[in-house]
Amino acid sequence: MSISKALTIAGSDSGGGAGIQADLKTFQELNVYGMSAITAITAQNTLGVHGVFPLTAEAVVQQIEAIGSDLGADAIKTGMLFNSEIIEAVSEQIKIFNWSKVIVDPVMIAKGGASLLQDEAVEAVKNHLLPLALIVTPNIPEAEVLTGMKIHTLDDRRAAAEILHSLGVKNVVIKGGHVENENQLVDLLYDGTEFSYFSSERIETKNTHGTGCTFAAAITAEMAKGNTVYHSVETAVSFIQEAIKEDLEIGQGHGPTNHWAYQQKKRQSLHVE
Ligand SMILES: Nc1ncnc2c1ncn2[C@@H]1O[C@H](COP(=O)(O)OP(=O)(O)O)[C@@H](O)[C@H]1O
Ligand SMILES: Cc1ncc(COP(=O)(O)OP(=O)(O)O)c(N)n1
Repeated sequence: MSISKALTIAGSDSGGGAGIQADLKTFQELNVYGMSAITAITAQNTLGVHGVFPLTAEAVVQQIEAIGSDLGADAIKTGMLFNSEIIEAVSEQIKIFNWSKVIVDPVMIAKGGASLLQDEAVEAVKNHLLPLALIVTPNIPEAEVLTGMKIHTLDDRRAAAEILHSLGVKNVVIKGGHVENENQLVDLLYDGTEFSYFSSERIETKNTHGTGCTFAAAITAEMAKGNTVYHSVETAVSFIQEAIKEDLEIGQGHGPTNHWAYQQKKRQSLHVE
């Protein structure tokens, strides 16, 4: 049996809704063997981030080396990387292991407002990491920071995607969840030649903790299985829609998405047939 393997290089979310916890749950739900290299420990719950404790770059490198030198990985996801030392070290490891299916989720600010990427590290993302990325998945605020432009319209998003592509990343997904006052959310994919649009109904819920992490992890899992970029994004959109639709009402604040909802729905539809 061929086993697809995915590695997440990201922070730990003690609350389980985002970070490597969301990634590993998503990999598992999509039948991909998940591995992790932790970049930072965060003390989090549904009320927010209460503490951030970055690991040393050496600690991150040794975790990656342990995986790359033995298990290997078919696809890599980067999430919270926190500072430029870690970003540069991770970029070096990606080159050493010649990993090509690299999905970068440029995590900057947690939904509750806590900083997960130092301001000085944005240039390191652009100069070291994006040139190695197959796909980058910013939300609109993250795309604004990476491009230096404001994004209000779909034309702005297309322009931002072209700028990000010019930084070396082969495929750009600009997610649409932060668009205000619209019932239809559009995730845009740009492959350097054409734009594709994935439209979803906005789901009214406060429980959207970890949506971006889960979305990028689903793309990573699908890429690890050998699917195309387009199919991987298409599946990730379906995965996150079910995860939000069946959200988990736990904790006193913004609850997490439901990482088993997608497969549960598929099993139920098979049972009906
Ligand atoms: N309320 C919502 N209803 C339906 N889909 C949503 C909602 N919020 C976000 N999404 C989807 O979740 C994914 C993450 O988008 P977004 O929230 O923009 O990124 P992030 O979680 O990184 O801030 C996208 O596919 C987006 O369309
Ligand atoms: C360790 C860690 N990584 C990433 C995040 C971001 O999660 P969230 O704040 O819910 O934002 P999106 O995943 O929706 O972009 C985090 N909080 N912790």
